[in-house]
Amino acid sequence: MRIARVAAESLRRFEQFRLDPHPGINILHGANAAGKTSVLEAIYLATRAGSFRARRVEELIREGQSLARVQIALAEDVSGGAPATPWSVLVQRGEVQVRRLGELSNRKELAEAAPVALVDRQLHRVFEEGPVYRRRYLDWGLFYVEQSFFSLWRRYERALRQRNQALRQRLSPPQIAAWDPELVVAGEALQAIRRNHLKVLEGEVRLWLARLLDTDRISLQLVAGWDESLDLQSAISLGLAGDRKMGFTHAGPHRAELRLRFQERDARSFVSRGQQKLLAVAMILAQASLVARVRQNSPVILLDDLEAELSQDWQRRLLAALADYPGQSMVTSLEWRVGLMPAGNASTAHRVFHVEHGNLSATDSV
Ligand SMILES: Nc1ncnc2c1ncn2[C@@H]1O[C@H](COP(=O)(O)OP(=O)(O)OP(=O)(O)O)[C@@H](O)[C@H]1O
Repeated sequence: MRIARVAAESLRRFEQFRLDPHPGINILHGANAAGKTSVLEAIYLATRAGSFRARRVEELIREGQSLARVQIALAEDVSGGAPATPWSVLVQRGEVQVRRLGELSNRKELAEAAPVALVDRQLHRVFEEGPVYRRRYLDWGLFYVEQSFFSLWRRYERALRQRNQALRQRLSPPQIAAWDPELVVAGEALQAIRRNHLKVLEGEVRLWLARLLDTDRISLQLVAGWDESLDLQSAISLGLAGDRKMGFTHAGPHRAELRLRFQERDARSFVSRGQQKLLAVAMILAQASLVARVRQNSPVILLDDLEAELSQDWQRRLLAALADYPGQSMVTSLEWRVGLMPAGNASTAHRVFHVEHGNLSATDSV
């Protein structure tokens, strides 16, 4: 997928802006508080119908206005194909409305048409905080590469919600166990597709990491959310007393963990901030490359704050990796230097935009 155009109105500090991005790398540079991250937020809003930094999506509406709107034209990877499809997302009165070709649509259809992967300033969470961030990372790719994932996940979540409700209402054991078959079928299937995906993903992460950090010593291991010497039904049955006491279901893929080991050590405590950033980029590019291969639709990479935590040498490595990636990327930069872009290669064609006081202008193109 390629973003052919973005137009936003009343978003953060922008009255309006229009962006005609390059199919390769796009640099959005400007001073502090110029509005660079807000441009990424606009693209994120237009493709995910949400925000990655606002707690409430209404925070995106420009002060003094009642609505914010982003229009985006999505084209095929290779230009010259079908005409771009217009989508729009409107934020108004606490609601988010998605439209495709002017007709009402929804978040899921938008997400399917517009795969976008984000490396934001909170990337350390994937390494340092709870398993939910790592599961989210894993499942993002599964949503695109494994057709059954979304419906399985919906089935599983529904059964889990019902079972937890039965536990909280202190219903009898048979009434609680009535949800087990559905939970077990969907839960075992989810675990199996996560495991299969991870096998391929791990190899792909190693390839990207070798380019970015000159090492492929990383392992990604899926730890099931239950005692793996048991099948899920046995684990759930054995855990019933504890579940009744606590009022929720302990065993299942909703408790799975993705264990990351870098150079044979726990990535949580043995990775520098700069390494974390390149590791996160390798992990994202790996997922995006697999999605691109399976769907013939390359995700767009959004990367906030090129310079943070990275020396110029490592910034160059990051840009060289983005140049190798077949899809489009949008990168914000506080202190852009032309010399950072890998030179002399057609694939490093890029466009530079300057963001200043809520204005956006194209400054350069290669
Ligand atoms: N809803 C809003 N209405 C008007 N202005 C807003 C709104 N939300 C944020 N701003 C302003 O937008 C600016 C922040 O923009 P943004 O975070 O995109 O900048 P940035 O270029 O990424 O900055 P930095 O490099 O410092 O992180 C701030 O000046 C902030 O006051």
